[in-house]
Amino acid sequence: KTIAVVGCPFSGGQPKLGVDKGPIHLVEAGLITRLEELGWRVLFDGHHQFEEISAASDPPIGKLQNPRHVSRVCESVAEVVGAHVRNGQLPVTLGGDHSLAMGTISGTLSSYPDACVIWVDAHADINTAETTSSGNIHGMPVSFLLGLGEKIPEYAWVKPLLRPERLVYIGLRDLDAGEKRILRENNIKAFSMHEVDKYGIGRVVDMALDHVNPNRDLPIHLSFDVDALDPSVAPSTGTPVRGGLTFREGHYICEAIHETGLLVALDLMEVNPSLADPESVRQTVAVGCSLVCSALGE
Ligand SMILES: N[C@@]1(C(=O)O)CN(C[C@@H]2CCCCN2)C[C@@H]1CCC[B-](O)(O)O
Ligand SMILES: [Mn+2]
Ligand SMILES: [Mn+2]
Ligand SMILES: [Mn+2]
Repeated sequence: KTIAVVGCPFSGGQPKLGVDKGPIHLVEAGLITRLEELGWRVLFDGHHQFEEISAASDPPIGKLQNPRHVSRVCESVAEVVGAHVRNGQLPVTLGGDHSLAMGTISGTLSSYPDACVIWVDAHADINTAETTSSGNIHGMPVSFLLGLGEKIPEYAWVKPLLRPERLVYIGLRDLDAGEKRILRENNIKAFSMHEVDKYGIGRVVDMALDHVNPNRDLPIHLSFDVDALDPSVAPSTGTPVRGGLTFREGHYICEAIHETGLLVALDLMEVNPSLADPESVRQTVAVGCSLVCSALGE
């Protein structure tokens, strides 16, 4: 099978500079060669160039920051990912901030409407325009995918194709009050770090799959935010939170998902190579590459 690496140098979903350089660092660390060594055919048509729009022409909508830029970029990512999926390829999207998942998961669901989403993250990224306090859209993609909250004209292209019962979280440990309420109200399954400690990562992944993919017959979209890992493992990321997944727990999730044979799309998000010393950046990039390779059979 063929992998399509989609480099998305984009940072508009959050305020810290540098996360747009994540893709180039991951590719330059040798990701593509490693994937080829696993036996994959790898397509990489270069990092996507997203046309900038000036801040002046993209004023906040309510609290939302860079709303038009984020929308346009995510819409084009949805088209790119959707096309790769339709061509029978496995899109591996390299971020870039996690707002991009609005595009990647829209792309996957457009071709695999029954796909389930495994969201590995310290955060739920499910704020609506009403519940967000930061206005950073990387904290909101899931709410758009579920069709929650007030409709925003600029985001009319995001169809509510994701169903709550097809979404499961692993690694949560930093949620806003509004997000906790949204998870409860929508009966969304979440395995926080408390459950990881309580049951162990093996049981957690089994239970997560039992919830969203009980017969192991649905395509899987894995959206992995490196801040799900403990900051000691992946320090160079925009919103680090103590008490995260170990190196092995992160890799176990990816290995177990590979073992299902059901992975159809993967996101590796929020590597920001400008937020730590060179050794910590190298470490974060290396972990990101390693996670991608584990999800693809390493
Ligand atoms: N919920 C958040 C939002 O901004 O909406 C608030 N949070 C930061 C905040 C710092 C102070 C203590 C409470 N948490 C980041 C998160 C978005 C993370 C996006 B991701 O893609 O990195 O997961
Ligand atoms: Mn995230
Ligand atoms: Mn996060
Ligand atoms: Mn993050």
